[in-house]
Amino acid sequence: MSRNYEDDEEVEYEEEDFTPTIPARTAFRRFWPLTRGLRRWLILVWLCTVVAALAETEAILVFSDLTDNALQKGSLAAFWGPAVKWLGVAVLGAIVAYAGNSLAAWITERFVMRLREHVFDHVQQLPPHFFQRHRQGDLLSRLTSDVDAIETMVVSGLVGAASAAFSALFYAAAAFWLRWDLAAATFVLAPLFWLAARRFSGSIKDVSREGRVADGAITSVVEESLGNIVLTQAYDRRDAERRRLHEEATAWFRASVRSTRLNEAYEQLVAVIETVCVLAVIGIGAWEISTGRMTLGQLLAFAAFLGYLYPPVRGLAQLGLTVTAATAGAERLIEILDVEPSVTDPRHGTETGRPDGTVELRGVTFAYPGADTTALQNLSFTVNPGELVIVTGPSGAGKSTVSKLLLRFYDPDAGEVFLDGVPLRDFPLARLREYVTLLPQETLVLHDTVRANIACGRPGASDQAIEEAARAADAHDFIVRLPEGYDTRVDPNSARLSGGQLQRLAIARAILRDAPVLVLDEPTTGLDAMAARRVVKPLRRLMTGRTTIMITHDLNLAPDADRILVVDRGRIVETGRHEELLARGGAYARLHRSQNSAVMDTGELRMPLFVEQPAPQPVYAYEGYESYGAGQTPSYTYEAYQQYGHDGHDQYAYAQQAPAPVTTVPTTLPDGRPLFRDEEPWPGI
Ligand SMILES: Nc1ncnc2c1ncn2[C@@H]1O[C@H](COP(=O)(O)OP(=O)(O)OP(=O)(O)O)[C@@H](O)[C@H]1O
Repeated sequence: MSRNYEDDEEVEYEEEDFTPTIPARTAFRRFWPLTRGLRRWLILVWLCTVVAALAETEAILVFSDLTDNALQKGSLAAFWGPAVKWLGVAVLGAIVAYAGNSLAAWITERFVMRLREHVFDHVQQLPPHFFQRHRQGDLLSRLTSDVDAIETMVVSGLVGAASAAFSALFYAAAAFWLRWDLAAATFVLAPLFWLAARRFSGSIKDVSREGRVADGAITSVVEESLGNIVLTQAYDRRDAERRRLHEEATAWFRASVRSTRLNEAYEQLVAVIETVCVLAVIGIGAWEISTGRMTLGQLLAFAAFLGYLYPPVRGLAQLGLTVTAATAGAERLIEILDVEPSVTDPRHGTETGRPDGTVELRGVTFAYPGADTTALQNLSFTVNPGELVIVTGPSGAGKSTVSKLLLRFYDPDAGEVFLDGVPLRDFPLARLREYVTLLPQETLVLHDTVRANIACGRPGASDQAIEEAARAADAHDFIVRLPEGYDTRVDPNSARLSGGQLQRLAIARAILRDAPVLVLDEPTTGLDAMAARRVVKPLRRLMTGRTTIMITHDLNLAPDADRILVVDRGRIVETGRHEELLARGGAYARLHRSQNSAVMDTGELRMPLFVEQPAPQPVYAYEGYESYGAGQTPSYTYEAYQQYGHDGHDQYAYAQQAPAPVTTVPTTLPDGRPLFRDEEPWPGI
């Protein structure tokens, strides 16, 4: 997750969240390359800044001239010349400042766009476990507000620093030219600004970091809570969710108030320092005027210079603080940018043309990054073109991991995965994912029209091809019944489509993609029996003529499979055809039997589905006694079933009922195995 920074740039790692603490210089250098192509415009902005500063300097000098020649002497004739000059300079300054600021905004927004796309592009290549380990809300906040922070550091910071530095330089030069002694007195006090900024910078960076983390946490809580709204409402978790938000919001509140307090304290301190400087100048000026070495016009012009000089000097110091605060955002982005994608495109990818679809795993061992145990252990199997192989086994056995390796979300730690004899890592990634299509467990829907959702299988597909794919997936009929047919918009939380319909959309997408190899991850999980049955036919159509690896607990399609691989703890423990494996009476047979007797395969919830059918409820019943006397117990029960006779009167049929059965909790399954036990998840292996 981290990266080596140069020795002179000390990088500390915070214990809590491992976000590296990075000096502003390093962060700046890291993002500076993204200004490529914008730099010449930056130079133009600087030039504008220089001209604008020069114009302002000239204006102040004209002001001094006006004071001494027009105001003090009361001469209107001496007014016109300098006035026209001042106006000219002001108009020039305004035009240049407008051009410079507009250009600066253009550069800034370009940079932000570029940076956001760069980070987004990087994030999209990251492996699945990255997203499991990072909260989505936090990632969102990094991609939005933290990106803006970098802009403050790299572009605005740079333009602002240059502009402030040039302005300060010109005003300082003009001040020295006017009265070097007064200027020197002023500059003696200038380091006070720098000291003040330095005093505050550490605290401001800390508080900015806290603010950014809290910002990410708030977005996460809101995002998670809205994503889980059904759970929140069904279990009345509103208070708990509110508390969660309150906790994060309190952290944000504290950071934000502290940040304002620090900035405000800094501002006020600087205002006091400025007053000290102005008083020093006025004091020296009064003494100089009293000795006749200075005119009032000169003093006023000098004071005006100070008015102009302080903002850029203060701006420079303030900029230091802004950049420091922005570094906190940079750290959070750099943390993401330093995460390497788990797989990369080969330098010289192999171009094989459309493969036949022979898939081979040879001695594959794999552990998820950071995991203690291996998910797959020396796994080997081959699937020939057009074959259907089912991979089954208990939960956590490593089945989905196989699919992740087949799509090359990860590379194996040992061994190799081949497609038509070529290692997957030799295929360009885009090509590989064109050849191997995944139908994942959760149906993935784009926030777009039904047509676009199918077409994303093959961008540019004709409407006719899309419709054919939808027909083959048995989706056409329900699509045309939607309000706007193929142009109906759907989204991931769409209530418009049922689980089975969404799955058929996904099948249509896969049919359109027309890849030689298919990986189906639990294609019927989450669907009820009817919906599952409805996707079987389209699934069969999809699988025809393609190498299919189906990962599933549902063994209804097992008799169709050319081979079944039973996986447990990352190893293949049984392999063969359905009948062979059933006849062998091993792990698969047990799995199959447990499924057919509707027993969960985890062993933890081995509850039989057979339950005693309750007797039909009588409308009313009364107990009858052979003889009616005190202390006697009923010997049988009459139940009266209400029937309606032809004449409209109730008729009652009486039946003698056997004594109520004694209810006992079963301790064994129908096949004699114990119902409750302490054991490994699945007994078959
Ligand atoms: N991102 C991850 N990081 C670390 N370990 C993981 C990760 N994903 C899965 N595992 C572990 O790898 C093992 C295999 O997981 P996998 O998802 O392949 O199982 P599975 O057989 O598909 O299970 P299920 O049938 O429940 O989907 C499990 O022990 C799981 O805990």
